[in-house]
Amino acid sequence: MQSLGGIRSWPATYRATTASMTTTTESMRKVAQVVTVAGSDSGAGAGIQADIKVCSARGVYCASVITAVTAQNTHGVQSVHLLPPEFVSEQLKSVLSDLQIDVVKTGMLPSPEIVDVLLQSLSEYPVRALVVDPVMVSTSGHVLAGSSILSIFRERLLPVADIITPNVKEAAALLGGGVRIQTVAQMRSAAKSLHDMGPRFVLVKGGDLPDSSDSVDVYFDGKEFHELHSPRITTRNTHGTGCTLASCIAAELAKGSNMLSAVKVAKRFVDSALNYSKDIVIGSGMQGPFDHFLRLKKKDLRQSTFNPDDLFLYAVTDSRMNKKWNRSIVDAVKAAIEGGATIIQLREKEAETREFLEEAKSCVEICRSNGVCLLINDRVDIALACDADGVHVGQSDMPVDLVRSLLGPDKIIGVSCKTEEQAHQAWKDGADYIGSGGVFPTNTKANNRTIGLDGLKEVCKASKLPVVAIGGIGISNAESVMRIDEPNLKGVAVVSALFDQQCVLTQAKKLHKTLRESKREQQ
Ligand SMILES: Cc1ncc(COP(=O)(O)OP(=O)(O)O)c(N)n1
Ligand SMILES: Cc1nc(C(=O)O)sc1CCOP(=O)(O)O
Ligand SMILES: [Mg+2]
Repeated sequence: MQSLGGIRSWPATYRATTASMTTTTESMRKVAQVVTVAGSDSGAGAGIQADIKVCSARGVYCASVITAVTAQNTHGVQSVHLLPPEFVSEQLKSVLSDLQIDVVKTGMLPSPEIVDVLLQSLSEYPVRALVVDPVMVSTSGHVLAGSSILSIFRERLLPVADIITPNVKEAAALLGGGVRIQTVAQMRSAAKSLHDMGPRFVLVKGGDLPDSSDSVDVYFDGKEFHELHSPRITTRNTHGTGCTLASCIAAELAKGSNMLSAVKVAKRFVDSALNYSKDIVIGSGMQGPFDHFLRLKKKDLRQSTFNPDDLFLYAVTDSRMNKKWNRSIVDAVKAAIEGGATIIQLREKEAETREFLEEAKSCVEICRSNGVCLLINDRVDIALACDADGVHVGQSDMPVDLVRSLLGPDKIIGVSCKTEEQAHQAWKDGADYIGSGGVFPTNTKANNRTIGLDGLKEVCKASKLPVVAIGGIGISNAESVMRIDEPNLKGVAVVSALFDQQCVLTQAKKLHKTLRESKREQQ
């Protein structure tokens, strides 16, 4: 198998197959395809069932090779039946000899013999990437793959994996020798040692770490570490998070993402699904499943795509600043995302429509591949034409109810509010969030009325919607904004603090750190 940048190039077998298909026409489309090699979960929260849901939610076709059938529900695993290795081999052959599989994702591999047939199949039918989720124990504590599996994992599976995604317990088991992983520093060291066993990338998941307010995962590419933070979500509905993360990585790789983007998108996907599903009730046990399609909460379908936590670090672009610092909008957006921006708004007051549309399309692509929403300021036409995630409007722009009727139920709409009345109206009109300011004086927007921290507090208290603060906010005063301690104040929106700066990446990182620290202090 040959390496090409992020993941491998198309195997010769795929090219040969498509070339020989008698029905191939110019208009036929290649569909990104994953096969999951895992166990069936009768409760459908994890395993094969979760994998198929994730891939479908991410627009990727998912075939399935079943290694074991579990009798399982929200209380735990009642029974496990292993499939004979020969039959797993038959399934692998059926799928890999026919479908044009891009990525193989593994979950429960319950016996060394099953790992052996998988490795045999991979050598006969090479694929672009192998994602290994080294499942060993279920959420409820049931052993799904015992210690007999460890030597074949270490010696034969890990060396051919593109990425492995162990949690801290699985990482410790793979490393052996009584290794304990209880801190982020120990996760880093474990990621490095696991990388030495052969996989090209390692993601050690820290969801089970004791005493941390954030959920921190450590990603290692052999040279650099990345710490991926997300807020810890309190819910019983966490069954299947590991399968979901690994399958989402596989789906993004199948679509052509590089590994780091795939991992970031997958982490955000899991966070959004957990957050959205935190109060749904399925089953009577303590390991509830979550909703991969963000659709089961019927009460308000419209809010399904919007995660209010995305307002945490809201980057608003400015054409004058980009010109001044001689950078394109696209470069500005890339740097902001890399530095930790959790949502982007293109506020290009002076741009020509045609040029703006082209830039907006490029930004949509970048944001989508990073799992970050992109909104357009004022211009509903541009948002529609580039299929942005939504629009931000002010009190003198197009009214929110009209924007909603034009954009439809799934897009995100933000509206600027300086008063309690405006906040009530925003809710009635169908907005998703409120931008409230100017919290401090600003040079970015002419003649802007400053409402101060007290004004912001009033709007937050009056609003049923999540709020993002805006106006004159930067590293030096962001903490004072978050300290007003209103539960629906989700973050800060900034223009000059990121974009009227020499290095957008550095400023975004610093501001993200400041916001994280102030959030931690409040918890
Ligand atoms: C997040 C956010 N909040 C407020 C605004 C201001 O919008 P508006 O009042 O329409 O002013 P302009 O940005 O159009 O000058 C915003 N853009 N973003
Ligand atoms: C676009 C905008 N809207 C505001 C409002 O009060 O609604 S203040 C503002 C400008 C924010 O820029 P900076 O972060 O550079 O101060
Ligand atoms: Mg406006």
